[in-house]
Amino acid sequence: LLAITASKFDDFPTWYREVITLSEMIDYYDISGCYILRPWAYQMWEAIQQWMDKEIKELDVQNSYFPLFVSKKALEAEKAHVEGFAAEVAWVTKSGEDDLEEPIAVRPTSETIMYPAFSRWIRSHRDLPLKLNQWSNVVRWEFKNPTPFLRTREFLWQEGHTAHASFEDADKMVIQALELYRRVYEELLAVPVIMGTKTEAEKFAGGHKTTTVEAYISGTGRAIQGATSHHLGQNFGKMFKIQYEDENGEQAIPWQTSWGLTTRTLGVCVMCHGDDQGLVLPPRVAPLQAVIIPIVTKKVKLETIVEFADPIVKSLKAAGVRVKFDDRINYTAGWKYNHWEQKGVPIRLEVGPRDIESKQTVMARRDTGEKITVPEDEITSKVVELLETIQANLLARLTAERDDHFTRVTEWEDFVPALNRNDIVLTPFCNETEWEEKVKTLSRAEALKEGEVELATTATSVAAKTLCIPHDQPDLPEGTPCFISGKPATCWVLWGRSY
Ligand SMILES: O=C1CCCN[C@@H]1CCCn1cnc2cc(F)c(Cl)cc2c1=O
Ligand SMILES: [Mg+2]
Repeated sequence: LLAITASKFDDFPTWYREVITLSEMIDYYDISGCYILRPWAYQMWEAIQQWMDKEIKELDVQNSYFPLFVSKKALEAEKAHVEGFAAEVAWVTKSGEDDLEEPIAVRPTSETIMYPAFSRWIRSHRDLPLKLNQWSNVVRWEFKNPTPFLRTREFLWQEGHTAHASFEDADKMVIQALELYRRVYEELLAVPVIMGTKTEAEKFAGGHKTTTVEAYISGTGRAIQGATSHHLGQNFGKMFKIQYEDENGEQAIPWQTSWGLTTRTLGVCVMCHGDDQGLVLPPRVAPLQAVIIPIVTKKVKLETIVEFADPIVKSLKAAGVRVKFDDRINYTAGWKYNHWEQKGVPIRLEVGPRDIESKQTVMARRDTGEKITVPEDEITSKVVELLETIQANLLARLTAERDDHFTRVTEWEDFVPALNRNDIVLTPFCNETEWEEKVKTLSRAEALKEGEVELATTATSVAAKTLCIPHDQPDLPEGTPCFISGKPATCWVLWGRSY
């Protein structure tokens, strides 16, 4: 496969698969749900990691590393914690030909691995706050259709786990982590997100409160959870007997948080910004930000172009730009244009005979396709400026697209039509779980009746579910009726078809 054959808005699943392979982000693997993260993808993950790692250290969170394996006893310390997840736990049962005494689980998340240690380490209020983070992989043997980055049986993530002396301190940590996630999406990936709190039905059952950043995927009109930050209350403290002597000499249980962001970020970035030529990378996470393509003709040899381009490459590198001069002689300029467009490189600099003569280059922007001619001595400053312009333009473009598909609905009959327009929908809501379930069933039934199909390939339902209760709440006049139950609404809640 050399070119992208599917159109993003015509056959999204095929388009996504072609884009992530032709851009050399992903290669396939002989175990279902597992994929190879090639350098082009891994370098994007490293950019996210490096940015986040600096930020969490500024929040006085320390990195550590806990074992990959968890004993059955520890994993099942609290039946409630595992039930519902049991089917996705991967177990090691043998070494060589011999059975292990006890089966050992591969971590699906690290609460049951970390918190017995927390219980040993936290004895006094002086041991608080304890704030740890771990960069690692986790394994969850999901059975729904696997999709690279979005739903994989192994993925990379960071998981933050903290313990505090008060509910409020934990709550502050939850919001600090959520704010970091918003910034990863908006400042690095140029993807706007909505911060909110999950409803009781959608939250992490082991916790007190789950907060989330929700992204909108323009190509499919679906929403996706970008990352999550939980206030765990004292639930895990009780579960793992984590207690300490407080300042009054009393025994107390700490208030905990946990928060995670995964390689799903890369999939969201691809889906949101990609187009029918391939990836469109935000400069802040692009492994290459500029590529220089020589146009060799009979009149002008490659050496002459190298002579002209060398100082430009040096100057761009000195300015901190990730740049490459593609001097391969076995590919035409046209082939290279297509290749680097598929890989989403933000800026292409063309250097041909005319450019040598006029001491200039032609810059092509990947986000708009626009071309500008720049004199040799302005190239570096123009590239640096243009990268910022592209980053801002990508965020602005997606924000406009998301806002175009963000509607408020106060009457039930307007709800499914809005979903069918690929909108995410904000409604006044009584926030009672039974009514949340009812909206799920009714919206699915109505959509199917109107001929909406549930794509078997991506196993995505046409039912609407709550995405979050946005922290940014519009005014809700006293007595406003819930759009489905007619009861007094207690909040505005955001609904959408999601991954
Ligand atoms: O979402 C996060 C952020 C980072 C740290 N963890 C929390 C909660 C994770 C929920 N969750 C998610 N998936 C799980 C899968 C499992 F197999 C088992 Cl045993 C447990 C869980 C589970 O608790
Ligand atoms: Mg899961």
